[in-house]
Amino acid sequence: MCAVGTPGNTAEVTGIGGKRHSRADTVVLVIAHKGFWTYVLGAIWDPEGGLFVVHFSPHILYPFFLFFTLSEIIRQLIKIRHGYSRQGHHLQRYYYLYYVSAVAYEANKPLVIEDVEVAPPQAGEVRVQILFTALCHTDAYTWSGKDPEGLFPCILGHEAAGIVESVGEGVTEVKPGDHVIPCYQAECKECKFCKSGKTNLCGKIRGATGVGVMMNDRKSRFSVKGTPIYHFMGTSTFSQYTVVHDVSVAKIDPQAPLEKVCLLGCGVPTGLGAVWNTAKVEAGSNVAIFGLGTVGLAVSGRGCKSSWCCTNNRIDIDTRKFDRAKEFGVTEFVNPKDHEKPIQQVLVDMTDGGVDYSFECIGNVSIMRAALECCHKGWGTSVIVGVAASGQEIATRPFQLVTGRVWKGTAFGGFKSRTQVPQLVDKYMKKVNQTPTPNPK
Ligand SMILES: NC(=O)C1=CN([C@@H]2O[C@H](COP(=O)(O)OP(=O)(O)OC[C@H]3O[C@@H](n4cnc5c(N)ncnc54)[C@H](O)[C@@H]3O)[C@@H](O)[C@H]2O)C=CC1
Ligand SMILES: N[C@@H](CCC(=O)N[C@@H](CSC=O)C(=O)NCC(=O)O)C(=O)O
Repeated sequence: MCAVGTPGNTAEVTGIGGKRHSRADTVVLVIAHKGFWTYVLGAIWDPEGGLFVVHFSPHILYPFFLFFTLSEIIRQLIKIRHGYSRQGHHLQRYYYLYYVSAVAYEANKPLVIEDVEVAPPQAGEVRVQILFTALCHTDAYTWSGKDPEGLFPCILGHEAAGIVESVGEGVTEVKPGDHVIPCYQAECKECKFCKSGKTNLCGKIRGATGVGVMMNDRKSRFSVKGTPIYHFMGTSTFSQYTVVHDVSVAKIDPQAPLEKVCLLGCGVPTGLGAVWNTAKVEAGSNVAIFGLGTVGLAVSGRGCKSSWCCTNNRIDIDTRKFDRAKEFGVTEFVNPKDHEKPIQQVLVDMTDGGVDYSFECIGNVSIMRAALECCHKGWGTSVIVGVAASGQEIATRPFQLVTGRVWKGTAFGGFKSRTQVPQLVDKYMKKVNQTPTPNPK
């Protein structure tokens, strides 16, 4: 029976096997017994400092068993002489970890699953074991090569949840073992943006995350055989381990299911916040939603009387998405290919002069225009959520604005990440706990 060592546990080490890894360190396998259980731990052998235990996740352990022969284990035992276990968390942060990540070497080329060296967190940094990561369209956007900030090779991913593995000097708000959601939109609580109360954008680390490095030394914490791999959005969650700035992690309720709340790292808060914080939609409003991905679905049904989903003939109508959207409260569907008039005119005609609010959740500038122009004269507000490709620009007749329509945009739904992501998790947990469990009969 094998189990992964629980952080903080000590156990008697009864076997050690080793394998030299790509750099100076030797990664060793520690087999330890505690009561009934046999634990298998990863460890780093440092010739000067001794053996320090790190915790491997089960899926990486099993292949390890295949690599370690009995003779290797004995050799390592002789070499090490004094096998011992240690509660290594206070030491862990000095060690490199070798873990599997999906590396985007080039735009539009398949991601490559690689053994990536993940450097220890420096001051103000946190190394996180990513347990669940989702895919947001923005990952695909950068991967496509259309993002002016896109750098290769990089590790994409920014919608995830995990557990803090180690922290660098001066990190006080999280500790190893804490459950966290990495936040691509940081919140330092000190910069002029954070203090303004008018925005959720934070200025502290944006200059570094935009160029794929950490702020301390303007370098990456990821490398493959010595070649640096850029960070992405300050999160890089397509990796078993990542290093983020401490201002980019939200500590959450440890009871929350990480496989679900990882979506609170981007898409869901973006849609909810676009409605609640950016547009401030009143109940009973007419709303048009362009695009029914995670973001569009999160926009839908949030206190709106009716919602309109638009899709054009470039995209086949995905009926699964329509069915899903109905569950989220969308009541009407419009397909531009069924109409000869521009979609904005169709919507204006259908809604007695236009919708109260519209949300562009695609990233297409001509649809952004349609989304503005389908709004009601005098008060209609359109929120741009979608991210458009490099070189793309929005256009409309200024008269559209002169006559009272408002064009807005939102980043992460206007939520202040470290403060409000834990609140969203709590809200979710409250709802889950209030939902009666179905009777098994
Ligand atoms: N502003 C922000 O903070 C954030 C922005 N985004 C952006 O929001 C957009 C949506 O993201 P996701 O929901 O993850 O994307 P997604 O790919 O899951 O969904 C996009 C939806 O738009 C539909 N679509 C595409 N082209 C269309 C067209 N021409 N007409 C009608 N429908 C069309 C697709 O069928 C799909 O259902 C992306 O541009 C993404 O980069 C995402 C997260 C945060
Ligand atoms: N690098 C991109 C910018 C993309 C962008 O606008 N990102 C959004 C979040 S999208 C999440 O999935 C955002 O929050 N922007 C604010 C920011 O500071 O980046 C480009 O240049 O197009």
